[in-house]
Amino acid sequence: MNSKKLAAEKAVEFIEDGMTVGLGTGSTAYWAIQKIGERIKEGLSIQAAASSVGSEDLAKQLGIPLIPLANLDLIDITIDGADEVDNNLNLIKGGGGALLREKIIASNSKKFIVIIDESKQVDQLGRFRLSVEIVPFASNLTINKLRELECDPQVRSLNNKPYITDNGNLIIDCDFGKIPNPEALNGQINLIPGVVENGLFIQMASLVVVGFNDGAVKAYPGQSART
Ligand SMILES: O=C(CO)[C@H](O)[C@H](O)COP(=O)(O)O
Repeated sequence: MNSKKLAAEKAVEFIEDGMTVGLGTGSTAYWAIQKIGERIKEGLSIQAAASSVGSEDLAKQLGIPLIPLANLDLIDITIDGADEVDNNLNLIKGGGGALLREKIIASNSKKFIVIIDESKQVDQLGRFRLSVEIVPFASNLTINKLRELECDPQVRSLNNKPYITDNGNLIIDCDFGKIPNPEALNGQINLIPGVVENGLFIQMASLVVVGFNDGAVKAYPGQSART
């Protein structure tokens, strides 16, 4: 049973004609984009905003109409994956390196639906390294500041070169261990000059849809639920 696909397809049921839809990034969001493509072929009329070049390319292949990002106003629904979801529905995202665009799109969405398989559920965030996007200028200085937070910062690499985000920045993966106060840590990290954004998504989820290996799907409403 593909639990990522189950969660993704459940979330796509919330999309209605005329909506502006934020497209997430990653292997779970992939299934949501595929399903949206199917629904477009069946007559669904929406416009979409992609959170990465990869998701934009996939949407184009599937015939999903894309709205130019500069024209974006309010988004009706965004559907995206996560690396971890805790009991308060706070998230760690950024495993795919798209956290900045994902956070901009999610925070401007009336409804932000998070889709995960059961392995992503944790009691407390911190099993997964936290991604921090930083500007390349004097990157060592910014990394030193992150190190002062005692998180063993590592520059993400791809093919033996630093990984560069869609925004031309670096990703630093930070191991904080268990994160007892994600809200405070989010503030501390984002106050460092040179940091663009980090992968903590605090009380942003309207709904978390979890797919289970036995075929079950459960949905948990978040505190930011507006509908
Ligand atoms: O935040 C993300 C990309 O920046 C992804 O949503 C997150 O990494 C989960 O990915 P996947 O669905 O492939 O496990």
